[in-house]
Order: sequence, then structure tokens, then C-alpha cells
Amino acid sequence: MDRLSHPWRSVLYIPGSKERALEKAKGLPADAIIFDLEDAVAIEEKPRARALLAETLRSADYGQRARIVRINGLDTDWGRDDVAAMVGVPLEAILIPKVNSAADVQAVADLIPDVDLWAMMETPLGMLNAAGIAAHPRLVGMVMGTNDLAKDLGTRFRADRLPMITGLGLCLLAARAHGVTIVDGVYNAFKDAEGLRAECTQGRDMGFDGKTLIHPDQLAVANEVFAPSEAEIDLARRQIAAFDAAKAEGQGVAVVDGKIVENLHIVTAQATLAKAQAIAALSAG
Ligand SMILES: CC(C)(COP(=O)(O)OP(=O)(O)OC[C@H]1O[C@@H](n2cnc3c(N)ncnc32)[C@H](O)[C@@H]1OP(=O)(O)O)[C@@H](O)C(=O)NCCC(=O)NCCSC(=O)C[C@H](O)C(=O)O
Ligand SMILES: [Mg+2]
Repeated sequence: MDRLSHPWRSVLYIPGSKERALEKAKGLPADAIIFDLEDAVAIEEKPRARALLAETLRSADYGQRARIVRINGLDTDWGRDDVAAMVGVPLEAILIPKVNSAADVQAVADLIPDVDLWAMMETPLGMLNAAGIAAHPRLVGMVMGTNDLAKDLGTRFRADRLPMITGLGLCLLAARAHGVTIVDGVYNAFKDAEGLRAECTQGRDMGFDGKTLIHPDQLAVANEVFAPSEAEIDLARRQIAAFDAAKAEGQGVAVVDGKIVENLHIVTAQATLAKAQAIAALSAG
């Protein structure tokens, strides 16, 4: 499945050093996995995690789950070796942490050809340069890093994420302007399903494609919230049918449930049905 039709509802981080989690993930209902070599791996574990991950990705079957590897930054002792270890390894993308500008994307692009690149959006400079980062020709995905962003901004964690909204919005605008996939940041309280649901709903309403997760228990909520609901699928079908009927009568506008339906609403309705189909195909596969 290509990136544009692939669902990105649930994107699960797995520390690259944890064999048990790497094994468990082969059977988890995640749309994508971020195999982490950065913050989830202790300094003394970095070389072992890198070798373990390269070997695991060469030999293991993760089915249709997209495989993304988060490397350490090139300004660290491990970043270049991480990239070198991933050359020729079967994966969908490399995720670059703490991207401040398009030059940070280019620096990794120079080291590894033919691999899609994703950017962690988690610094104040990254927010301000989001449009330039999204426009980089090798960049196809963005991941919000709301923990690092909160740290750098000095914000408090609030349920409504008000201090984050400007950054989230800037990155969403940049991603949509350049056809880049974008997933929301993690919800740290991994035992709080209600809080996770509220934050997923906020992210979905804003327009994110999905949410990054840290624990398997978070998968079901993200998969549900970021999928079209039965009501949305039913409405999409009725909008398309009503618009086709209106067109056949020479009209450019239909009315469904007391609301107008124009060509642009049909684009959204078709996207809703396409996403539902892609999710069904992923679940079946
Ligand atoms: C948070 C955890 C440390 C909790 O781990 P643990 O105590 O082992 O949880 P459980 O005992 O409940 O685990 C039950 C089973 O599930 C497996 N497991 C746990 N987590 C994962 C996972 N992420 N992927 C796959 N499998 C997982 C356990 O192995 C148990 O399996 P089994 O024994 O076979 O039943 C832990 O969940 C964890 O380490 N999570 C990932 C943390 C992480 O990756 N952090 C970095 C990314 S977040 C970030 O950096 C954001 C960004 O950069 C920012 O700035 O915001
Ligand atoms: Mg981070």
C-alpha cells in the first residue's frame, strides 16, 4: 500500500533495544511502527539497539505495518552510524529528530539515497520553518514531538493543549500545503484511556492523520477515533448519491440532512470512503 492510501491512525513507538516489544509488535494492530534509536534507548544501549534493529528488520515480518526508524540526530555521537546501519535495510522511512530546518533534512538525504524521510517537529525553530521543511523533496511525513516542544517552550501540560495549538496548527498547514502525512504527538499517561480519547479526538478534529503512541493499550482508541465512523461513512454515501442525482438533473448543488452538498464536499466524501476501504484492506491483510 502506498503512503497516500496507507492509514496512519496508530503509529506505535518501540524502543529499538527491547527484544520483547520488537517481537510483540508483529501481532499488534498498529498502522505503523516507529522503531526508536533516539530518546527511548539509553546511551549505553545505543550500539546494541542499532545492530539489533538492523538485524530484526532484515529478518522479521511486520506485515503491512509501515516501518519507520527514528535515528539519533546527526549532531550526536550516534546519528551517522544509525543512518549507515539502515542502508539496504527494508523500511518505509527514516525519521529525523529535532528538525530545525530543511537543511537538517538535506543532511540526512545526503547520507542515504532512495529512502523516504520523515521529520520530528518538536523545536520552536522547527515550528517557524515548518513550511520549508515540508517542502523538501525527500520529506513525506511529519511527527509532532509535543514533549520536546513543551520543554523548549516552557509550557505546562494542559488537557486542551492551548499552548501547543499554534505549533500544531503551523505544522498541519505546512504538511497539507505540501502533501505530507502528519501524525500527532504522544499522550504520556498511557493508562488513561479517557484522556487519550479526548486528545485523539482533538487531533482528529484538527486534521491529523493519526497519533503516535507509546503502549499497545493505546492502539484501540487511536484506531477507532482516526477511522471514519459508521455515521460518517453513511453520510458520505448519501452525499455522493444525492449529488449524482442533482447533477443528472442539471443542478450543481444537493441538500442532505438540511445542509448543502457541493463538489468540494464530494471530494471529502470520497476521501472518507477511500480511507474506510484502506482500513478494511489493512485489517484483512
Ligand atoms: C511505557 C513503557 C516503559 C511501559 O512498559 P512496560 O512496563 O513493559 O508495560 P507493560 O508491562 O504494560 O507491557 C505489556 C506488554 O506490552 C509490551 N510493550 C510495552 N510497550 C510496548 C511498545 N511500545 N511496543 C510494543 N510492545 C510494547 C511489553 O513488552 C509487554 O509485552 P509482554 O511481556 O510480551 O506481554 C513502554 O510501553 C515503553 O517503553 N514504551 C515506549 C516508550 C518510547 O518509545 N518512548 C519514546 C517515544 S516518545 C517520544 O520520544 C516523543 C517525542 O520525541 C516527543 O518529544 O514528544
Ligand atoms: Mg522528542
